[in-house]
Amino acid sequence: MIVKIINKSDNALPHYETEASAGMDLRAVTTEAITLKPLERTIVKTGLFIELPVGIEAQVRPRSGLAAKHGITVLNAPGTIDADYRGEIGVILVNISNENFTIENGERIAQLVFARHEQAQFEEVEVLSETARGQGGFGSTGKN
Ligand SMILES: O=c1ccn([C@H]2C[C@H](O)[C@@H](COP(=O)(O)OP(=O)(O)OP(=O)(O)O)O2)c(=O)[nH]1
Repeated sequence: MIVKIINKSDNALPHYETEASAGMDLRAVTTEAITLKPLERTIVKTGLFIELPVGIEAQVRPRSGLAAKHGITVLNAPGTIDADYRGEIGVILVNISNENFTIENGERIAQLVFARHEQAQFEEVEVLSETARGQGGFGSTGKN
């Protein structure tokens, strides 16, 4: 799949680190280091602008290392990049640790995963089909 991209950052284009990686790392673009206090959030720029084929979305997902080691995650994970979006990709990072965390320019902050999606048309009805689950949800099948 070809995705058009404008790269206004000083970083190389995002790329897959290994042969079968699902995600490409996104790097922060910032003139000065950003320090996130506990529970603080910010939108980090990437300098990247993409044009996705219709029917493809890009998901902005956390990096597990940042989450596990520092409590840094993508607040709206997975962030959705729509195929008709032409703005800069931003990453909403939040610090859910008890310590400050500093993001340097060029640091890998999140990853981008491309996915196919459907658009649905609603068919409004009065009754839905019966199933074994019925209206059970939110833990209705037990704890374990
Ligand atoms: O993590 C994200 C999420 C979204 N976007 C951009 C691309 C996306 O196509 C657009 C709108 O995102 P979304 O639909 O999630 O935002 P909204 O809050 O519903 O805003 P809008 O009213 O602009 O749709 O913002 C990002 O750059 N990063």
